[in-house]
Amino acid sequence: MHLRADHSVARALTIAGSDSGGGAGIQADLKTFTAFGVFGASCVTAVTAQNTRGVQAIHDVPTDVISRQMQSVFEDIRPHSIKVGMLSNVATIKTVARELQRADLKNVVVDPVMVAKGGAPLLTADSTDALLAEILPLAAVLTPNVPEAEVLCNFSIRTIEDAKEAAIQLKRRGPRIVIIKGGHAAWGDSREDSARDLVYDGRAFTTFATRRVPSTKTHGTGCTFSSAIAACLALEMSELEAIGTAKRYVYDAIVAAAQWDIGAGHGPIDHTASVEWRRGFTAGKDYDL
Ligand SMILES: Nc1ncnc2c1ncn2[C@@H]1O[C@H](COP(=O)(O)OP(=O)(O)OP(=O)(O)O)[C@@H](O)[C@H]1O
Ligand SMILES: Cc1ncc(COP(=O)(O)O)c(N)n1
Repeated sequence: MHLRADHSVARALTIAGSDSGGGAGIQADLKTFTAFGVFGASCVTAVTAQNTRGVQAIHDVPTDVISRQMQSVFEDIRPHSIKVGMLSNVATIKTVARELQRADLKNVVVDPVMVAKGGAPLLTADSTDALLAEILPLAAVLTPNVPEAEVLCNFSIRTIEDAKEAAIQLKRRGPRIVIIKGGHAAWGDSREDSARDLVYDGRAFTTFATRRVPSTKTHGTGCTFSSAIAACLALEMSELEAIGTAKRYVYDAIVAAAQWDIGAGHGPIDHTASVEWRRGFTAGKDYDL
């Protein structure tokens, strides 16, 4: 376990859906926290029957049970950071927002999960307004992929300029930092073989890229990225250090997964990849990790 400056153990909470296949959701988040030496607690918002081939069933956890899980963790475990993933529907969004407001924590990383890699919806179509109005103002870091940013902003993102405009619009909704993830597209990047994420802090655009790994074993990359950022914030890293470190960890976990063979569909990434601490980033620059 890693300690904070005051010698306390770093603690993080994930509020997300359970993935029975073990690659995404709560399972990916807890594995990621452990890889970073951070103690992980959880609040399950939905139970999915899922594997690498797709989502077979979803059971939404009743909102009073979601509230109670969050209260139980806040009362006793007192996390230093929170990752928010699958929220399923408007009632769950409102419940999670209410409990987060009460807890008043500053390190909340929001991954606005909408659709699983296989195409199954993980959020009802009428939830966008509630997500924008209730969850975004509570986020320190917001991590949409390109399709999610398109839904939240209601325009299509084809170039880096479109992505910058989306980041500016989403930042106005309240997050300290907006990251438009480039896992889904090579938008505006001169290197087609790179996966570049755009980071906006309200003043400057910073980008973080790695080589794009030509792999189908990328189930849970978004969950892992956001929980790695939450882990780094619990460890008192700056936001840019957290993002750079998380980005490199996801890349290493995708590369490591090439060695294994789990499931017949979109395989999971390897959370046992080692963590390398990345420091010394300056806002406004482009980084190749
Ligand atoms: N093939 C790849 N090679 C390298 N990096 C990748 C690849 N795919 C995704 N990434 C990186 O993984 C992180 C998560 O991005 P991605 O766009 O896949 O999120 P996501 O779509 O929300 O994930 P998920 O499908 O798990 O919800 C980003 O930092 C992205 O750049
Ligand atoms: C419970 C849960 N949360 C999030 C995702 C998104 O991950 P992916 O897009 O890789 O399927 C998922 N599939 N399941």
